[in-house]
Amino acid sequence: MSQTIKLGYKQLLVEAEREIETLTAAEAMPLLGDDLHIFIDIRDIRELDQVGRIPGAIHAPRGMLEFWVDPESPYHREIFSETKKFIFFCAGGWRSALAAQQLQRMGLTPVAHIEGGYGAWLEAGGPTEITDVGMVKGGSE
Ligand SMILES: O=S(=O)([O-])[S-]
Repeated sequence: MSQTIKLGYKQLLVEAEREIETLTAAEAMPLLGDDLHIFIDIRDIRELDQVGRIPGAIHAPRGMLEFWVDPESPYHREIFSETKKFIFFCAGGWRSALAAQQLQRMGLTPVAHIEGGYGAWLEAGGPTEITDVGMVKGGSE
């Protein structure tokens, strides 16, 4: 017997996109390195190692986000208490849309995500780097 999924990923994404701010890679690019913005890379660490990262982006794995954001969580990370705009991205823009929506619901503000994610960033000619695990400042390693 198969499962009956009542709320599919497409609907989840439509609803998320309605609620959150979406930036194109080109719109996000000038914000990189700006003191008022933090880029948060929510991909799995293996993805970063395989295809590179955005320099200066903080790595925060999708599975830990809610716990890193909530100051009452034992896993809270100070970076998420900063009064900056949090710009989330993943590989293709799906995980980041759902994550940004969820974190916005929790009260994190302002948040945005990059449409098309790291793939769109690469296509737009955004700066990238390949580094060893452990090189990301303030991230999960
Ligand atoms: O990174 S993703 O958009 O493929 S979930």
